Amino acid sequence: MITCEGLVKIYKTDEIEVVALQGLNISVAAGEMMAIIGNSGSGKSTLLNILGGLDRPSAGSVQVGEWDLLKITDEQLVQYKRNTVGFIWQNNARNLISYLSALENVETPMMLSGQYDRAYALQLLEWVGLKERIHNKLHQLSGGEQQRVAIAIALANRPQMLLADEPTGSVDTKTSDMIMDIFRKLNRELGVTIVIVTHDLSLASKVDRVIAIRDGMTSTEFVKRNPNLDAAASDEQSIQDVHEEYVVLDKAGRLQIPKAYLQALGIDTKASMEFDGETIMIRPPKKLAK
Ligand SMILES: Nc1ncnc2c1ncn2[C@@H]1O[C@H](COP(=O)(O)OP(=O)(O)OP(=O)(O)O)[C@@H](O)[C@H]1O
Repeated sequence: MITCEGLVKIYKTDEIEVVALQGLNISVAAGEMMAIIGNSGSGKSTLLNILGGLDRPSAGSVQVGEWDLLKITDEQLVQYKRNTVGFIWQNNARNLISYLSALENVETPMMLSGQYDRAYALQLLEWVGLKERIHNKLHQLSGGEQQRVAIAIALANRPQMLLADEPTGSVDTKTSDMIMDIFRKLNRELGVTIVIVTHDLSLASKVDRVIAIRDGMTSTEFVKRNPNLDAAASDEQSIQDVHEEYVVLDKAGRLQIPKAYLQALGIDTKASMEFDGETIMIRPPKKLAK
């Protein structure tokens, strides 16, 4: 569904250039539900905005379904945003129209794309657990309920892919669990591919795979050991208990070594590497005798 290779995004302002993505590789299969984690400023939102067609990549390749997002025309991009992808933001004011009811909010994107379908709008609101609240105006709903309306809106035009930027960032744990359960249900029953950006590691146990981004590049990948188990990790469990951790290599065989490892070994710009037939060992450079 998604393939990014050597993806680069440079933001240019008058004085400075910021390289937000510096050759990122990522691939997401159709029907997958996965998360992208990373510290603030690591490039998560930049990646999501590119995948959502809200921002253009600077270089590299990014393919979503049949679309090449580097070559796509402005007209095609409108189609893409309308039909292929649904977007959910942390700040749901970006998704919602406050003076309309929940139902009218879901029907609006349908009308704009000429695919009006009231039965489906009602079905979506039922799926997100708001059957009894369809005629309530947005201000009559809680933050968590509004976020669930936002999910129904994002699905209104039957997209193949749902992108969610910190979807549980401003709700409590109970609502956060409920939102993740809704995502899982939609993923299983509608087959929608779901990509969630978060810095909340506790969401990791609820997805099949987690990709960690560091400094605009893919660094580590965590794959769930038992894909059928959605139980939240207990407080004592870390992401490593639920998932198998892998370091990601790009096509040229480059990998990112965590800064903490390098600091612990005092490795700076060079390291010595040995291969004994089974293991690759990376050590601080040998001190040359004077
Ligand atoms: N429009 C912009 N103009 C200039 N620089 C930008 C712009 N948008 C993002 N950046 C920079 O690009 C880098 C990556 O930002 P991005 O928002 O993608 O990170 P993030 O991982 O989503 O962070 P957060 O978790 O804080 O939202 C940061 O250094 C940021 O300052």
